[in-house]
Amino acid sequence: MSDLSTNHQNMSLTGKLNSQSRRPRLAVTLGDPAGIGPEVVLKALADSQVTSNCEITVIGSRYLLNAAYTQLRHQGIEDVATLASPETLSIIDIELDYGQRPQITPGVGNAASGALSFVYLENAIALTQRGQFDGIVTAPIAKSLWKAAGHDYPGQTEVLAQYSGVKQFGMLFVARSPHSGWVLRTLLATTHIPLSQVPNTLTPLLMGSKLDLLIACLASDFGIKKPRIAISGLNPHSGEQGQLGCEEQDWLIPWLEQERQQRPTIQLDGPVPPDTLWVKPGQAWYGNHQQYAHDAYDAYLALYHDQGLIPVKLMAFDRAINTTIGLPFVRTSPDHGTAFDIAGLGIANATSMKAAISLATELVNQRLSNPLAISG
Ligand SMILES: NC(=O)C1=CN([C@@H]2O[C@H](COP(=O)(O)OP(=O)(O)OC[C@H]3O[C@@H](n4cnc5c(N)ncnc54)[C@H](O)[C@@H]3O)[C@@H](O)[C@H]2O)C=CC1
Ligand SMILES: NCC(=O)COP(=O)(O)O
Repeated sequence: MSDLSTNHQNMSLTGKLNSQSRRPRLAVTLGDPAGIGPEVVLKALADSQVTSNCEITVIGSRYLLNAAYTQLRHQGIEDVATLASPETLSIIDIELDYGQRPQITPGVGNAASGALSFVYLENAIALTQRGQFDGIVTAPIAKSLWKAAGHDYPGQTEVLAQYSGVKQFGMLFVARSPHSGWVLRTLLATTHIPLSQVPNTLTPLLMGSKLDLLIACLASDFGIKKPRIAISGLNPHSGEQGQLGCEEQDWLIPWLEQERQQRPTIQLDGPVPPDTLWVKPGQAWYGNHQQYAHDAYDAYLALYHDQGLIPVKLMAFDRAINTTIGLPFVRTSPDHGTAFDIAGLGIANATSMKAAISLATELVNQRLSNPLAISG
């Protein structure tokens, strides 16, 4: 089980202290420049607690960062402790030509902003593959605007995996409770597919591959060698013996039984009815009793996007981190999206972006100190 401490805010998520001689080098992409990416990046990079343990290079457009900075200053954010000045930042400038500039307006995402966000990610991946960075922290992009720009990917995760030549990868959300210090880890078995496709996409093969990734990641990245993992059911009441859905009886229960036999040191509980699955994590997140954390699991395997992300965002929208597991390098991201509705207003909360940079720093340190433990 993860340990607890009263100093929750400053605790590491991996449970390790930095003992490296060099600082992790991170690429931070701007995401969709019409969204809140530039704002949360400038806010996160103003926080010395976030930046002092790593070397950050922003992958974006200097012109757009300057424009965001000026606009946010006009919104009343004048404190240098709240907003980093682009002049102080290391930036790999994906220059805009003059024709592109008027097309990028805060709050108005379009094919042009979508195209830029794709180029930022591509550059971050290429430079990381060339050894310039140890990890990538991505600001949010809009999937529909990637499509409008001609890039047909479900999200950044799939681009990272494809460009890395990785077939087995997973979307893991990590958050430490500011109330109790307990750490919620939720892996999604399926991600950006229509709900109607979920039952046929879920197979024992897919679940086995996600479980492999999760177990490897818990050991190498979080130091949990004998984890307790809860696996969700698909149907109400996990099917109620087949009365409310057949997937549990047909293959989920037999698959889990087989996994238990093959992995005797790992506690695999499930399929837990999807509604009650989140009661104990809720208690561990909000409660201050040690028993709550002991009753909760080290990780949760949710079967589809909203089954996992509704509880994650209810508990931890301001601070959860999306991390891609199975890549040859570290990748983290805030849990929120482009928030076009508030872009440029100066009210975006950068806590999740700060947490994403801090976790990337910890994960790189972990891998630098134990390179053989890297999964993927
Ligand atoms: N990692 C990524 O790249 C992600 C991208 N998205 C993309 O973002 C776009 C918008 O998605 P939505 O579902 O509307 O989710 P969203 O997270 O962008 O916004 C949902 C609500 O939360 C608010 N919000 C989000 N982040 C906030 C912050 N940091 N501070 C204060 N308020 C915040 C927004 O104003 C909005 O009211 C979509 O195109 C989606 O594909 C969504 C989630 C993650
Ligand atoms: N809902 C999570 C999400 O949209 C993350 O997508 P991405 O990191 O793959 O771009």
